[in-house]
Amino acid sequence: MSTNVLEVRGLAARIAGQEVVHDVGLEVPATGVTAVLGRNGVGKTSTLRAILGLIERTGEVLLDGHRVDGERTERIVQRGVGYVPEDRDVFAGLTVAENLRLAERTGPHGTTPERRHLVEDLFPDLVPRAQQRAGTLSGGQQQMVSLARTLLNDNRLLLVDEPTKGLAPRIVDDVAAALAAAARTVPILLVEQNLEVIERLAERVVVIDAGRVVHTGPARELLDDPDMIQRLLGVHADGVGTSGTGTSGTDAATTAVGHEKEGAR
Ligand SMILES: Nc1ncnc2c1ncn2[C@@H]1O[C@H](COP(=O)(O)OP(=O)(O)OP(=O)(O)O)[C@@H](O)[C@H]1O
Repeated sequence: MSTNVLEVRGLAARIAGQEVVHDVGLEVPATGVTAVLGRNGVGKTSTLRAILGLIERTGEVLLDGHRVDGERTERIVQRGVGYVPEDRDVFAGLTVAENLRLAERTGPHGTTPERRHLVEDLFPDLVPRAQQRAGTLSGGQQQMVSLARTLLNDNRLLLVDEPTKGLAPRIVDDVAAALAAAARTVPILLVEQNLEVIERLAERVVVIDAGRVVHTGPARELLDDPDMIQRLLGVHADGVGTSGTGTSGTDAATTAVGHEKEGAR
């Protein structure tokens, strides 16, 4: 039996007939955070969507050693894959409680009272806001709702796309803390541009460039090597890989891959 919860081999994906992911192979072990990095537009989001079967794809996708690349999205989700999309996708007109209730599932990976308690423990800020419309929440709080929805179910794996994008540094910290807590309960494949968040959360990194995996390895190895960061991601890495503890706060310079791309090229 495979020890990886997810294995992807030779994944290619198309949007509107055009191939945007050419050859992605990656593995997600059964614990911890595996981060996907890369410059803007290299195919990170498309890789997650292809794994879920949301866009046309070829190649192999194995969940718990079982091929799922021939299956429809809803079947893959039923097998225990939670997705937190980049745009968060909360129902703005519904309350927080309604958003959460809509996410509850039955079946083998479904919601249990324990999962509801876990979500309350992980997201205490949402409890007093249960009757507030989700559209009136801050970006960070909406991110929490989106993450909470996936944690209500007993998922095998979470796919989380740029959860800190566009958030203020203090809120980035909150979201990172929630993700760290979530990662203690379920493995996460995380697309993230903020190298400090990577440093805090990820054990492993997969770097994608032009639709292909160009590097896989321990997060520490990448973060400790400014030349490698510059070469693979096109950013200067001052302030990353120097704290040693992996718990750097909001003071240190944030190094966001996409943001410095243009200037660094
Ligand atoms: N709906 C779409 N229609 C046409 N092309 C698309 C669409 N969505 C993405 N693409 C193209 O697919 C390629 C990969 O995009 P994708 O969003 O997967 O990259 P990404 O690495 O996640 O980028 P970012 O970091 O900017 O979110 C890009 O060239 C993009 O322009």
